[in-house]
Amino acid sequence: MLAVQNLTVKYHQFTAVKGIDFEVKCGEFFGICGPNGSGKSTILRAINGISAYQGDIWLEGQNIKEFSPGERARHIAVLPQHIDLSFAFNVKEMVKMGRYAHQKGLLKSWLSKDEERVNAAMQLTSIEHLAERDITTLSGGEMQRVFLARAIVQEPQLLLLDEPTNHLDIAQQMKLLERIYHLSKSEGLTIIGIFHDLNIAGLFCDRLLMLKDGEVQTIAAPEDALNEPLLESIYESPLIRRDHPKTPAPSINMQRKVNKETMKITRKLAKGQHWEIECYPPMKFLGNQGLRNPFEWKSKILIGKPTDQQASPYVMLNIDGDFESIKWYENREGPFSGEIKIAKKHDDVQCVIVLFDGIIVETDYLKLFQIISCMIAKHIKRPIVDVPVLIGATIQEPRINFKKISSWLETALEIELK
Ligand SMILES: Nc1ncnc2c1ncn2[C@@H]1O[C@H](COP(=O)(O)OP(=O)(O)OP(=O)(O)O)[C@@H](O)[C@H]1O
Repeated sequence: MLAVQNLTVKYHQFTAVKGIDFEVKCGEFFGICGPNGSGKSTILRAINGISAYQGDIWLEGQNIKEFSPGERARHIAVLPQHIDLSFAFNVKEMVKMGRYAHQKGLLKSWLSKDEERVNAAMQLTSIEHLAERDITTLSGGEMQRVFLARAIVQEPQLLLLDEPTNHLDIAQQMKLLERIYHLSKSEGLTIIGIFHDLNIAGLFCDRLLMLKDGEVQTIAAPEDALNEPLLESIYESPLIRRDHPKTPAPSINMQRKVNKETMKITRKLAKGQHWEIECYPPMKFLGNQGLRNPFEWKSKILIGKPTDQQASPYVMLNIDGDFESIKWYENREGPFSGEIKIAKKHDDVQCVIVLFDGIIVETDYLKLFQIISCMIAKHIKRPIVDVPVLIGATIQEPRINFKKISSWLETALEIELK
């Protein structure tokens, strides 16, 4: 449908887009992602005929350089990133302007077909109730939807979206993109969209072009394009990729850099009954009471007999009685890099501590849960849920954090609580 060949765009001495090639199929939802200034909008401007370029851009086999402005408007519509308003129109008038390229003759007449298109686009973008409003009084999100409606009434073959979800709240983003996606699949509208939100791009786009410094890094389906090493090299920022829990799409998480100076682990004996261990940054824990509780981020571990378990800031290792005869056993069962430590007292399992060096996902916890349950079951006759289990995963600078916390826990249980 669209073929971009050896596209180069220069602004004076600066080359913003460097000889790139790509093709977009009819009805495809094609995303362009990349850092600020990587050349995304420049590519759209070239396709829309606003920026001068070298190379060739073909739309349905026709070189777009040969399009007249009217032809271009009938084939390509744009939702721009910045909307400057010099004149005040009401919303409906603004949307109607999108039909201009379709009106024929010197005295352009407004037909019922034009009215239908405008109404349908206003419905699609949920702006019917704003029809009479002066556009200068709209919020950023409302304005975005008005300009999208204007682009849709153009009935283009190709719709160019420059950050379409800019200014929109989460619900409006999803609504808008579902509608646009539907247009691409039901009516064969081809869409090229620029996205900063990689998760949104991964959810909706059929393929992604990843751009850096005006050069294509990859063009692939989201599951291949959004891979950790590539993203880290493009954005020069740590990112973690997981799978979306319910949809076959990648889910990208931003990762904060940890300042080692702010990592600390302290402990103190509180009320002579239990030990509090504080670790920063927090760890992800499973369980306050045996194997029953869900996952949570905690920075405080309480070892001993807690008094109030409701709304506790601690993750608790609920240990009763004397610790004198506790013995630690290390176990490396299962596909995990962490250690499973079993504390036994008089040959009965007293508690289980599992610490991971690194991030694990909740499904790993569940696998681990099964392994631990089996292990405990081999050693005890009472219900497994009675055995306190502390499962934690350290994040960021994992080795240091893991070793520290692991040794603190051991020391606290073996020596200090005797
Ligand atoms: N008219 C211009 N004159 C000079 N340089 C320009 C012009 N327009 C864009 N540039 C430069 O070209 C580069 C690419 O700009 P472009 O707007 O295409 O980036 P982008 O990837 O869309 O960025 P953003 O994500 O910030 O919108 C940037 O370095 C920008 O400063």
